[in-house]
Parts: sequence; C-alpha cells; structure tokens
Amino acid sequence: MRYLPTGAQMKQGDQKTITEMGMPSMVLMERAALSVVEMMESEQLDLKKVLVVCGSGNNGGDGFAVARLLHLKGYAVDVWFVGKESSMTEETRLQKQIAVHYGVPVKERVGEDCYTVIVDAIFGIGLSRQVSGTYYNVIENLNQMDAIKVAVDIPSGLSADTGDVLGIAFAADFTVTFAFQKIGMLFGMARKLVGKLVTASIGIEPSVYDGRGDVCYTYDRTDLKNLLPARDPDAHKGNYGKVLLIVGSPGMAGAAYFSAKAAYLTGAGLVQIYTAKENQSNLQQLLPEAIITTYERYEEEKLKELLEWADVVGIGSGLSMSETAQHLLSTTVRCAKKPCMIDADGLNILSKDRALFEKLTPDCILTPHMKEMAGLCGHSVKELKEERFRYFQEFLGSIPSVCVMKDARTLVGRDGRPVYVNTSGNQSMAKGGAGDVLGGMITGLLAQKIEPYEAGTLGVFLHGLAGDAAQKKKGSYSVLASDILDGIAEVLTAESTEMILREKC
Ligand SMILES: NC(=O)C1=CN([C@@H]2O[C@H](COP(=O)(O)OP(=O)(O)OC[C@H]3O[C@@H](n4cnc5c(N)ncnc54)[C@H](OP(=O)(O)O)[C@@H]3O)[C@@H](O)[C@H]2O)[C@@H](O)CC1
Ligand SMILES: Nc1ncnc2c1ncn2[C@@H]1O[C@H](COP(=O)(O)OP(=O)(O)O)[C@@H](O)[C@H]1O
Ligand SMILES: [K+]
Repeated sequence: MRYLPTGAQMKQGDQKTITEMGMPSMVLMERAALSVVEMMESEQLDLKKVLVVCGSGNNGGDGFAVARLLHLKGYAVDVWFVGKESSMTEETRLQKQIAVHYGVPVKERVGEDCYTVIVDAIFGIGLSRQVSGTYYNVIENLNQMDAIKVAVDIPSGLSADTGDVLGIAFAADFTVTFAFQKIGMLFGMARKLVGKLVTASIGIEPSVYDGRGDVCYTYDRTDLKNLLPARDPDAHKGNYGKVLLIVGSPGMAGAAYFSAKAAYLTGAGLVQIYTAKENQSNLQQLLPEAIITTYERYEEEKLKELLEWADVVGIGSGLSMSETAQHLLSTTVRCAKKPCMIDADGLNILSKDRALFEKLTPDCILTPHMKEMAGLCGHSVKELKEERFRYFQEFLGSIPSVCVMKDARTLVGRDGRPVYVNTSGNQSMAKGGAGDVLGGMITGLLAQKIEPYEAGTLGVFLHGLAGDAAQKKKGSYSVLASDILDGIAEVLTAESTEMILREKC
C-alpha cells in the first residue's frame, strides 16, 4: 500500500519529519538532490551540458543542490535563477550561496548555449496559482529547447492536487518525485507531462500519514499476497460462497456471461445466474459451470427464494430498465439482507427511484461509471471530472454503502474510510463488457467473505492487473472483455503459485 498525498498533505509530511523526527530540512533537500543526480546517471542521460532552472521556493533549493552535486562530479552545469531574491526561502538562499561558493555559474539569463539536459526546479508542490508573466515565458522557452527534460518533484505548472495545468507546465521526459507520488500526477494532463516517474525515498516515512483518513492510497502488485483470501486445502465449494447474479435481459447474455465467469475466476464457490428466458441456451453453452435460472416475467416468490439461497448478490449488468428489472432491483435492495453489488442498469434505475435509493445499506456496493455516477449524484460528467474528489466524497456522505466510481483512475470509498485510487489497468480496457467483468469479480470476492470496502478496492485493483496482463498479449487496440477474463486467471495463477512456493519454503 502506498499513500498518494496532495501538495498540502506532502508539506505536512515534510514538516512532521522535520519537527517530530528532528530531520533537518537541509538533509532532506540534500537527499532529494542526490536522488535526482542518481536518476540522471542511472538513466545514462547525456550530461555534457546541463541547465538547472531554479525558482525561489524549496524546489529551487533542490535545484541549486542538484547543480552543485553535478558540478562536483565534473559535469558542465549552469544555473538559471528565475525566482525573486526577496521571496527566497532560508534553505534556498543557503543552497544558492553554497553553489556559488563551489563555483557553480549562476546566471540571470541564458543565451544561445546548447544544453543536453534541462532540470526544472522552478515550482514544486508549493505552486499556488496560475503561472503568468516571466515564469510563463520561461517555461514556454524551456519546452521549446531541444534537450532531455528532467523535473524536480513535479513538473512546474502542474497542480499536485488535480494534475491540472495552471496556465502552462514543463513537459518532462523524467520526473523524480520525493517520498510519495503526489495524487495530482495520476490525473489529467499530468499523465502526459510527468514522463517516466521515479519516486525517491528521502527519509520521509509512510508512517507520517498513519491514522489519517484523509490521505488517499493505492495498491501495488506486492500487496496482493496480503490481500487475497486464503484457500484452505480442506475447502469445499460451500466455503467460497454462493453467488446470485441477476443480470442480462433479452439480447444481453454477454453481460451475464462476463460477470458470472469473472465471479468464478476470482474464486467464488458456486454461481447462479437469474436471467431472461431468452438467454438460457446461450448461457448454458457458454458457461456450463453456472446454474442458470430464468424468468419470463417478474415473480416475487421465486426471486425471494433465490435471495434466500444466495450468500451474496450481484445485480444490474445488462438488466435493462424494464418494469421487470425495476421490480427485480426493488425487491433485491429491500429484501436481500446480504452483501449486494449493484451495477449498470441497476444504478440507472436507482438514480430514478429516490425511495429505493434511501433503502441502500452498508452491505451494498455501487459500481457506477462516470455517466451513471452523474445520474446518481446530480452533477454532470464534466463537473465530476473537474472536481472528482469533492463530488465523490459528497456522494459517499449521502449513502451508507461503498461506491466504486469507475474511470481510467477508479476511486473506491465509503464514508469514514480513506479513498482508494486505482493505479492498475490501461486504455485497452475501454471496451464494452469490461465493467461486467469488474462487477463479477467484486461479487466473487464478497462471496469469499471479504468486506464490501475491501472487496471494492481489491476487485478494482485485480481487474486492472488482469487488463494489464491482457494488454501485454493483445496490445492497446484488440483487448476484449474475454481477454480480461483470461487476465484474471493469469494474475491469480501467478499469485497462487507464489503462495504455494512460500508455503513450501
Ligand atoms: N523541507 C522541505 O520542505 C522539503 C521540500 N522539498 C522541495 O520543496 C518543494 C516545495 O517547496 P516550497 O513549499 O517552498 O514551494 P515551491 O514549490 O518551491 O514554490 C513556492 C514558491 O513559488 C511561488 N509561487 C507559487 N505559485 C506561483 C505562481 N503561480 N507564480 C509565481 N510564483 C509562484 C511562491 O511564492 P509566493 O506564493 O510566496 O508568492 C514561492 O516562492 C517540494 O516540491 C520539493 O521540491 C524537498 O527538498 C524535500 C524537503
Ligand atoms: N483508460 C482506462 N484505464 C484504466 N481502466 C479503464 C480505462 N478505460 C476503462 N477502464 C476500466 O474498464 C471498466 C469499464 O467499465 P464500464 O464503463 O462499466 O464498461 P461496460 O459497461 O461496457 O462493461 C472500468 O472498470 C474502468 O475503470
Ligand atoms: K519542478
């Protein structure tokens, strides 16, 4: 697990390390600068002639230290100081003095010199407003130079909170960020402008955020071994839960197939699909492992019997918004009294039926994509994209349930719990059926007695890993939902083989 702080949270982390651990700010800065130099050398950048562009804040201080370290290693370095003397921080003033004492050339302007590498240390996480005037011109000028571009901590001009470009931003080939990837780097233009990202450890420990519910986090592949439910050698299918999937209207057998197969592949013990009669023979052929039960019209007693049978329920994928679908959802939400994942048309129905919305429980997980989320929370997709965290938190405050807001960077949350931001997955997954697979995976995890919030975070993470495995085989254009299904098996096979090996050691 790794934290993804905002700019303000990162500053608190810096301060806590300085005041509570007694780590001097100048030592953090030295380590920050060392990590930038180390990256430049390990990436074998052509360091024949380096320009380090420094602002007045501590980002500029890092820059002066980088310049000094490179100079001491014998590389030709110039510093271009573009900040204001009057607003320099104490550390930056000191770093500038030290650099000058060591003989680093500090220039007020740069001429026609050709640089092989440009290091951007103008603004870091302290950028607080739109970039304009001279700073704008400098960044525009740097972007036009023909050199490898390295950003210190974050490309200048990018918001560390949202990834928005505040007027103009440095377009980096490499960014060395300190202690933690900042949350803004995952969104918007930041994904293009950060270039290759290196996160350098400089002495600010993750424990600075322990116990705080307001700092977002993500998972990495190494977390899987602690997250996956154990498989008992004495187990029988009953141990891994009975899943009821109420999915697939006429012509939508695919949604039922993808979600049911995903639930099985993620480890569920037994899957029953309750679907429209028309889908029966297709589904029986596609997935003989599933129990197929069908309806021609809404039958309350039959549905209640199935809800009684199930340990967990998934409803909505390909369900349509017919009257039958509305009855199915209404009875499920009101009567299920067990973990319940609601997806797709289930959410569209919910957004039009406020009385039913009020019946949501802590056992429910909603999995809207941005358009479905817009219907649920009453804000447009554009507004959601601009202020995703604000509206997501607001929505979480209005329901007792877990919400998985799907996008290129999916968020998972529950009121009172930190927001998980997914960093697995890729653009090949922007295809019909990918969401049905996710719904099935989350339901499959619920069936293995994983709590809804954890089933949401783990399901989303695994789904992205499965998409990454699919992209490795099929590239960015040709991945189908069925390839993501294959990806689940690939990721879990690798993980369970490792588990078996660990147990044998
Ligand atoms: N010990 C530590 O703390 C460590 C910190 N570290 C490093 O420090 C960085 C954070 O440093 P920071 O907080 O000093 O802010 P930074 O990003 O340099 O910029 C602030 C300056 O920019 C100015 N300014 C802002 N917006 C502006 C605009 N649009 N247009 C014009 N000016 C604008 C602002 O001016 P003001 O708002 O005061 O007018 C102020 O002068 C961090 O990213 C990392 O690199 C590491 O060494 C690890 C240890
Ligand atoms: N560019 C992307 N990067 C990462 N994940 C993506 C990307 N595009 C789509 N996905 C994932 O694929 C799934 C698509 O879900 P959804 O829109 O509900 O699809 P459908 O309704 O067609 O099944 C979501 O889990 C989403 O996070
Ligand atoms: K920078």
